[in-house]
Amino acid sequence: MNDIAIQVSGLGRTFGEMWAVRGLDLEVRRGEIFGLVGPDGAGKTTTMRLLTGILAASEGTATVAGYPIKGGEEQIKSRISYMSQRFGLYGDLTVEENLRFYADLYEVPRREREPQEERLLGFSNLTPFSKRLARDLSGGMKQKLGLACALIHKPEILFLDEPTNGVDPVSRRDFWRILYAMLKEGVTIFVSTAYLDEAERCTRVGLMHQGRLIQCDTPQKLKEGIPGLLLELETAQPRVAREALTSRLGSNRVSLFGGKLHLYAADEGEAEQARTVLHEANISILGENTITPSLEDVFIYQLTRNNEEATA
Ligand SMILES: Nc1ncnc2c1ncn2[C@@H]1O[C@H](COP(=O)(O)OP(=O)(O)OP(=O)(O)O)[C@@H](O)[C@H]1O
Repeated sequence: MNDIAIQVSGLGRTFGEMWAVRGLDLEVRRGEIFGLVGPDGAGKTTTMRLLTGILAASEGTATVAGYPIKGGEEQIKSRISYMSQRFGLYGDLTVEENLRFYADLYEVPRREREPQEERLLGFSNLTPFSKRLARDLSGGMKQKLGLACALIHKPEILFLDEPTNGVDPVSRRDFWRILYAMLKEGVTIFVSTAYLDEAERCTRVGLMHQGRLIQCDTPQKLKEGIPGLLLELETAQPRVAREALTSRLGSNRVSLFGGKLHLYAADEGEAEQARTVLHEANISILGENTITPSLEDVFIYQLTRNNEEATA
């Protein structure tokens, strides 16, 4: 067994004339938790479906758990789990019946079932609800049960497509606790998420946009990749201030976070230029801090830059 869980080379998929994913190169090591982020329609689900053997590639190659996605589908299926956005729980089965159903489906040996079921129910805080029908669970509980079902056969690699979408913060925290426990046991996790605080918890993050992977690194390195200074500015008219700064410095330099402006300046000279722009527009700066970029800052900066490059 080598150290690489997923190896992707030039992978792409078209739908009609459109490339949903194009030229994807990626490597995920065993024991990593890799996060895929990107706006709606970026190609995250298509990537998951290509890697899990649900969709055939239009170009490129990939290996998953050491087997090629073309030709190794059966070997891959027995070594992975895929929790899609529409993961199939059976509403008229109870929590424990759902788990048992997936244990049957994956042919989990009888002697392993009970301890594995108990462990997963315990992990997900679902033990008190084991007799409840799945349709009567809250959204967060349903997602945790889905995860428990996906883990029943101890997969080597777990693929999760936006698993915590719409889930309350407490259940999200539970969900991530389970993921970390699985990681400790050596499971490799490939997860797409719309929540950037979740992406922060990944060992590496890939940023997808319009079918392409535009950035891929550790959260720390991605943040260091933003050049210059990031300033947080407080003004009484944040929108007007944004307009003024955008027209002089370019749109990938300024974004609004709540009521505050985040401004990327290449150096102190440019920061001073920004202050002058606001002064000339009669906008007073009520507060200014130099801050460390969050992944959200990185995300907005890189997407805007990518859009500008595409239209240049
Ligand atoms: N079966 C399909 N037929 C036609 N177009 C498709 C199909 N599946 C995906 N697409 C298109 O491919 C592009 C990428 O979609 P994909 O679902 O992979 O994006 P995503 O990043 O997962 O977004 P979301 O989070 O909204 O699902 C989109 O433009 C989408 O409309």
